[in-house]
Amino acid sequence: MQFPLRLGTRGSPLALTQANMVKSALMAAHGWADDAIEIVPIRTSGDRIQDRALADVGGKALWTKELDRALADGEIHFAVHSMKDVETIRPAEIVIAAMLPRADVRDRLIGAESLAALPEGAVIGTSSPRRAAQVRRARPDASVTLFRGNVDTRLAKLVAGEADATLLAAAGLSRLDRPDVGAPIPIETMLPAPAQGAVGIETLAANADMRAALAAIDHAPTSACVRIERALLAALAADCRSPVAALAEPAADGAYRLRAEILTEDGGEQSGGEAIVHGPDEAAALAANLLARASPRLRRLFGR
Ligand SMILES: NCc1[nH]cc(CCC(=O)O)c1CC(=O)O
Repeated sequence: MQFPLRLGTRGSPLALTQANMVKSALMAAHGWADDAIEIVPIRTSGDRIQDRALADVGGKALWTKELDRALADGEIHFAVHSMKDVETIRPAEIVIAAMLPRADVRDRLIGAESLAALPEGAVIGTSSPRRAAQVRRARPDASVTLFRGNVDTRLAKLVAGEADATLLAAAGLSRLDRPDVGAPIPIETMLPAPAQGAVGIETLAANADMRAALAAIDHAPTSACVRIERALLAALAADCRSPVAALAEPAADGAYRLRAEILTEDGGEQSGGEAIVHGPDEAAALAANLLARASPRLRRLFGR
């Protein structure tokens, strides 16, 4: 391998923190010195476009497009992503080579103790169709306003009074040294986004040396669970506009408990369920089950 290895990442504070976590893990696993890995921040379309919901302008690809190109061009050797932001269908030449141990998967509510404690008619700032739908389902009186930007930007908007409350992933808050901001929402109340809390590393399928170096830091249970959640997304043929929540967790005898939920954007209709699965191939059955029990309007949202 040619050192220094170039690690591509977005430039947001959370992305840089996660990039440094990956760098430290690789240094520890391989006994590499600090100068073995060079962090290369790359501005993505997702960082540039701040005034619209990504779902309306190109979806999750906007978080990875520039990093994918840098990988293909050999400008970087590997890329670090929040797995939640990585599209379900990836270019054939790119592989997810490793994931770090997953953090707290829950969302945190900032601005109230719980969804039930929100004032009547509360305004919630979020740009996530899943969070918007789940909040509207729990609190039909609430309304949702668009909140984009990095974690600090969103917290500042809340302080500025643009909304009564917002929702952020516990994982991001704790990685940014703000683990106590807001209150965690129980998984039973608000199932998280597929892959929430997981950091993944991609490289070129053709780069065998890099794949082997990254495999050394792969956290197998996290990889297994996130791949199951992503398989469910693929089976739903969901895009980032479709409200989907999913969580796989290790269960007894090497199996996994997969919980999932789909909703209409207004939260009016929902279909949820769970299954014990042994790998990504079995996630499609739960997707089919959710769709089979969904209302016609909800099925249509998923193109069925
Ligand atoms: N879409 C932005 C994004 N992507 C990953 C995280 C948090 C970290 C994670 O889930 O791993 C966040 C912010 C948030 O949802 O609060």
